[in-house]
Amino acid sequence: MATICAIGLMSGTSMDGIDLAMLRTDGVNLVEQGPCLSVPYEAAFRERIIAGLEVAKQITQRSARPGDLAALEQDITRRHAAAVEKFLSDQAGCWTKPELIGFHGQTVLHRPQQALTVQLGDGQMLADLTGLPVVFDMRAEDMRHGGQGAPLVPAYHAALARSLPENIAGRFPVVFVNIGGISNITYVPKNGDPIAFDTGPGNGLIDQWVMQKVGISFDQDGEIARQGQVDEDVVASYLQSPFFDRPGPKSLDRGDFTLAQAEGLKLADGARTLAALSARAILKATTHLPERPVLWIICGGGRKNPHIMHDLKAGAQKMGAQVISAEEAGLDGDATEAEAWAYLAVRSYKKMPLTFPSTTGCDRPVSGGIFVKKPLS
Ligand SMILES: Nc1ncnc2c1ncn2[C@@H]1O[C@H](COP(=O)(O)OP(=O)(O)OP(=O)(O)O)[C@@H](O)[C@H]1O
Ligand SMILES: CC(=O)N[C@H]1[C@@H]2OC[C@@H](O2)[C@@H](O)[C@@H]1O[C@H](C)C(=O)O
Repeated sequence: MATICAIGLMSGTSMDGIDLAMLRTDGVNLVEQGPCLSVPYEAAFRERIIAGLEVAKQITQRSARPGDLAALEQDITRRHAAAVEKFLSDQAGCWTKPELIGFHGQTVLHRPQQALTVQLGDGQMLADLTGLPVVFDMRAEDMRHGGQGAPLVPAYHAALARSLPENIAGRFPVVFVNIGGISNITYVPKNGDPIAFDTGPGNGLIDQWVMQKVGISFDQDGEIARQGQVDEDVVASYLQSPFFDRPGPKSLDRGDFTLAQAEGLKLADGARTLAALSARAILKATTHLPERPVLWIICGGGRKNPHIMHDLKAGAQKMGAQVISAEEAGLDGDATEAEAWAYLAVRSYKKMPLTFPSTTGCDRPVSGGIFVKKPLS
C-alpha cells in the first residue's frame, strides 16, 4: 500500500505548547518515525487559552466562537503555521518532504454526553499558510456515530503494539498510557480489538496546583512533590467519583476534576498526593479490562514525573506487570501524540477508520476529519 509522509500537530490539554512530529506510513502497520519538535507557548498565551476555556463553557453549537475565541482560533492556527515553518527549516526539512498535515487544534470544550466537542483550529487557514493539504476536525464524525470523540490515539497505539522492538515484543496484553493533562489508555490484547478510554486526571491537576500555589506551570521532575507525603484520604475522595466505576468507553473534559478535594493541603503534600492520584487512576482502569496487562508503556509528559512513575511501577508490580517508559520501548514519549495525529491524517485521507466501538463507543468503525486543499497526487 502507498505510504504518505505526514506532519502531526498536537496542542494538548496541558496547553504547554505545540508538539510536532513527522511520520511516514501506509496507515496500517508500516510506520517510520521522523523528527519531532515541541514549540512552547509563552505564559501569556497559555493564560489566554485558559481564559478561553471559561468562555467556551457557554458554547452549545460547536461552530460558535463567542468572545475572544474567534481571534484565539486564528492566533492558535498562526502559531501552528509558524511552528511548521520552524520545524521544516530546523531539521525536518532534511527528512522526507511532507505531503499532508494532521491538525488537532486546541480542545476548549468536551461534553461527550451532549455529543459536543470543540477544538480551536482553522484547517483552511493552516493549509493556506503552509501550502500543504490539511486534515483537521477528526473528532466530530465519531461523535455523530455515538462515540465519545476521544481518545483517538488508540489506532496508533495499536499499530505501535505490533511493531515493538524484539526484547519487549509479543508481551500481550500490553497497555499504552498517555499521561497528558488527562490520562488515557489503550489496552491491546494478543487477539481481538483494542480497548481504550480516558482514565482520569494526568498532570492537569498538578499543573493547576503549583500554578495556584506558587505561580509555576508544572512540577519539574517532581521536585516540589519530593518534599511531600501522599494524603491517602484525599486520594480516596477523588477515587470515589462515579467516573472510575464506569467501564469504558468514556472520556473527560479538562474541567471534570478540580482541586476542590486537595484544598487545605500544603504545597508539597498536594503535589505528591496529586501525582499519586494520577498513578492510582491509571491502575484502577485494570478493573475494566478483560485481562490483567503484563506490560505498561508510558507516553506523555507525566512519564517525567518520577513520583507518578514510582507509584505506577509499585502498583503494577503487585499485579505482576512491568511498567516502562516509551523510550525503553524504543519510542519518543514526547512525540507519540503528534505522531498519532500524523498517522490518523493518513488514515483519514485514505478513508480508513479512526475510531472503533471498543475505543470510543461509536456504533461502527468510523473514519472522519475534514480534508482541505488540493488532493494528493
Ligand atoms: N520534566 C517534567 N517533570 C514533571 N512533569 C513534566 C515534565 N515535563 C512535562 N511534564 C508534565 O507534562 C505536561 C505536558 O504533557 P503532554 O505534552 O504529554 O500533555 P498534553 O499533550 O498537553 O496533554 P493531553 O495528552 O491531555 O492532550 C506538562 O504540563 C507537565 O505537567
Ligand atoms: C477532547 C480531547 O481533546 N481529549 C484529549 C484529552 O487529553 C488526553 C485525553 O483527554 C484524550 O481523550 C484526548 O487526547 C488524546 C490525544 C486522544 O484523543 O487520543
